[in-house]
Amino acid sequence: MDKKAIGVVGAGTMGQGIAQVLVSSGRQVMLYDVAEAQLERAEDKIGKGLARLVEKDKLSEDECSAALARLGKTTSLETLGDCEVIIEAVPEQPELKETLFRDLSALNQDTILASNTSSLSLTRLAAVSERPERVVGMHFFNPVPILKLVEVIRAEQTSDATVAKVEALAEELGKTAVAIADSPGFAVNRLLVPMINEAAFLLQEGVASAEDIDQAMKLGAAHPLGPLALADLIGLDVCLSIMEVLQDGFGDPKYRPCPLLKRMVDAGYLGRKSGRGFHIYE
Ligand SMILES: NC(=O)c1ccc[n+]([C@@H]2O[C@H](COP(=O)([O-])OP(=O)(O)OC[C@H]3O[C@@H](n4cnc5c(N)ncnc54)[C@H](O)[C@@H]3O)[C@@H](O)[C@H]2O)c1
Repeated sequence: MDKKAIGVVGAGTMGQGIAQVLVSSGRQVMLYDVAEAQLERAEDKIGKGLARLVEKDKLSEDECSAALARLGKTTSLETLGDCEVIIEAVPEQPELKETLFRDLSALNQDTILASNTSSLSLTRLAAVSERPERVVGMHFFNPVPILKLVEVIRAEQTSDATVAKVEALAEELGKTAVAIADSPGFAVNRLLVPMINEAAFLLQEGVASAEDIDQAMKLGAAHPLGPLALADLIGLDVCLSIMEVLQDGFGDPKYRPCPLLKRMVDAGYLGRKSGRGFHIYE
């Protein structure tokens, strides 16, 4: 029997990656966005992503065409009514996600609603939904086709059956799921972003140059990328907002955002996407 379709809400960076791994693993996908043009861009990006897999001999031409044929696009929320799971990847704005979860939970009582939020409380999202036990976090990492982890985040209200279902889906996509309780920053960002913040303190205090801080962690701790280069890749604004979530969530001064990080965000030095962060990009 054919597996049921998966809905993806939000066709940006993460929605595109999630939709790509779903269609290439054999799932029908209904990709929803408010912007028609964004859906076209997403289809194009997904096509290019799949074509790269063909170039690398990881997918045949036929498999590539079949995967693309499994991608549906829509600007009508009702079209997602038959999906087994809906994975939400809209911008990180609490009101936006809460409205969506309220609307999505009214579509079909059996659908599991998973959010790809990096930092918001799943328990709060579950609370606005009609079936809170079917709400869960599925936190993918960027770039989704490459990175193998999915943090499966259990809200206070999430049922065991919901967790089991999304863990099985992650495995179906070739990912490894780790179970995480609903806690600020979950696990990866709570470990990673304070390290980046501390690297910014090292730079601010003149302990070492940006190049040497990155070199130190590459050679001394076998990190593939130094913390400041990684911050530039993630976006300094994203790093700052995660520090603020940790600081608000725990009320612990150890999560104080580095003043240098704040100043750089104020100046518009956001990392690779703005051409300048801790390092300069051409
Ligand atoms: N970018 C990352 O590295 C990363 C990593 C992990 C998790 N996340 C999380 O994933 C989510 C999405 O991030 P992103 O970087 O893909 O964002 P993005 O800005 O690239 O894409 C968001 C998409 O949502 C669409 N959208 C806006 N309002 C909508 C609505 N009401 N309904 C449907 N679609 C709507 C936009 O048109 C856009 O296509 C966020 O919660 C973010 O925290 C991002």
